[in-house]
Amino acid sequence: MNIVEEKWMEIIEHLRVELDLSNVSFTTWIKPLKVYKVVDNTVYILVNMNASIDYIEKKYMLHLKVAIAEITGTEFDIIFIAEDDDRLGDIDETSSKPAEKKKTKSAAEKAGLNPKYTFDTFVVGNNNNFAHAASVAVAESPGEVYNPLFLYGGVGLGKTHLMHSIAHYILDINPKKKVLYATSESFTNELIASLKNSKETSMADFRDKYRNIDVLLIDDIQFLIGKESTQEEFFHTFNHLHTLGKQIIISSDRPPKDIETLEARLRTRFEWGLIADISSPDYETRMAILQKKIELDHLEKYNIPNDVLQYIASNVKTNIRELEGSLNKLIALYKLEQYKKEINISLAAEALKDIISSENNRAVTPELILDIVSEHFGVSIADLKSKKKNAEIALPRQIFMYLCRTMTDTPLKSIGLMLGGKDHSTINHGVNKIASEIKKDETLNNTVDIIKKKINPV
Ligand SMILES: Nc1ncnc2c1ncn2[C@@H]1O[C@H](COP(=O)(O)OP(=O)(O)OP(=O)(O)O)[C@@H](O)[C@H]1O
Repeated sequence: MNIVEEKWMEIIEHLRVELDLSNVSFTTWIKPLKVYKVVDNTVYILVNMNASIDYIEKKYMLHLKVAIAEITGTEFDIIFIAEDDDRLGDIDETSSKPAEKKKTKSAAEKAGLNPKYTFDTFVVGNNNNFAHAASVAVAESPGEVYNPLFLYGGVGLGKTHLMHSIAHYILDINPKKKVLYATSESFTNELIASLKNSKETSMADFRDKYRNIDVLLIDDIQFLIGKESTQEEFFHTFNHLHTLGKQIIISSDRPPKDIETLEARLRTRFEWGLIADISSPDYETRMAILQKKIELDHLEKYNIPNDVLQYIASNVKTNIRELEGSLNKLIALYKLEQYKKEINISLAAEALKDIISSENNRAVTPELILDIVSEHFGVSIADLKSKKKNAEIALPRQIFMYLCRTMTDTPLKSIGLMLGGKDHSTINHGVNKIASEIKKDETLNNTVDIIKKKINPV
C-alpha cells in the first residue's frame, strides 16, 4: 500500500483541522474522497458522482496537496477523477506495470536505514568534521580502526544521520554484512519483552538478534542509563561483539564521562575506541545545509531569495532538524496562501515564529511536550488533537495528558482545550490511566521515561 493510501485518514483529518472545516463541509466534500491509485508521484482521487469535481478542485486541491506533503513528507500531484470516467481503465494499466517489477527489499531497507541519511547528503562543517572523518574511517574498515565509535552531541545535530551513513556505506560495499541499527529504546523494550516471555527461546532470540551480527549501531544510549538489567545485557552484548572484532557505534547526547549513572565498566569500554563530538553548526554550515536541502528536495522552483535563507540561518542555530523544518514550514505556508504572498522575510518570520521562540527559550511548555510526543510516536499533532480513538493515537494522546500534568502546572481544562476541546474528566481519566499503567507495565514506563528525558534532558 502506498504511503498516501496508508495515511489517507490522517491526511483528511489534518486538512479538516487546518481549514477548520465544519462537519457539513467535511462530510459533504472531503470524507467521500477515496484514493483510487498512486502512480509514480500522482495521486488519483475518486470523486463521488454527485459531487462537482470543479468545485473540489478549486476549493481543496491546493490544501490537500499541502496536507499530503505534510503528512507523508513527499510532494504529490493530484488528479481528481469521477467514478464513471473512462480514464480509470488507463490508470489501472499504467499502475500495474511498476507492480510487476516490484523490487525485493534492499539490505539497507531491511536494516531499517533512512535512505536519505548518507555521507553524500551530509554537509561537513567545523562543527562535525572530526566526527565525520571518524565515521568515514569506520565505514571503510569496520571493526579495525575505532571500536567502539562513540558519537555525541545535542539534539538534532546529525548523530543519527552519521550512523546511518556508516551503515549504508558498509552495506553498499558488502550487502551481505549483517548490520543492525537500533535505538536504545527498542533495545530496552525488546529485552523487557523477552524477559517477560516465559518461553526459553525468547531470550535466545533476543541474543541471537543482537550478537549474531557484524555491525551494531545503538542510538541515544543515554536512554539506557539507570536501567540495571538493560545495562547488564548491553554490557554482555558489547563484550561479545567487541571480542569478535565486530564494529560497535554508539550515539549519545553527552560524552561517557558525563553520563552520571553509567556503570564504570561500561564507561571504560565506551572510552576504549574513539569519542567524537558534534556541536552546533556555524552560520556558513547552516547556510550550506539549507542549500543542500533545496537541492535534495527539488525546492529550486520556489526561488527562495537569499536574504530569506540568511534570515532562517541567522535565527535557527542550535538544531538542524528545526533548521530543515523551518524551510518546510515556510513552503507549506506559501502554498497555503495559494502562492499569493511572496516568499520574503515577513512570510518567513510568520512561518518561523514558534521555532524561533523555542530556540531562544526552551522552557518545558505544553506545546513543547506536544511536539516531542508527536515526533516520538510519529503521530501528527492534528491526530493528537482529533477525536480518533485507535490505540496508535489514543495512547500517545494520554501520555501527552500525563506528561503535561506532571511536568507543568497546566490545568486539566487548558490541556483539554489544547487537545481540540476535550473536557476535563477525559483529561483526568487519561492522566490517571497512564499514572497507574506505568506502575504495572515496564515497557510503557520505559517509553514514558525516555520521552521525559527528551523533554527535559538534564
Ligand atoms: N551535517 C548535516 N548535513 C545535512 N543534514 C544534516 C546534518 N546534520 C543533521 N542533518 C539533518 O538534521 C536532521 C536531524 O538529524 P539527526 O536525526 O541525525 O540528529 P540527532 O543528532 O540524531 O538528533 P537526536 O538527538 O534527536 O537523536 C536530519 O534530517 C538530518 O538529515
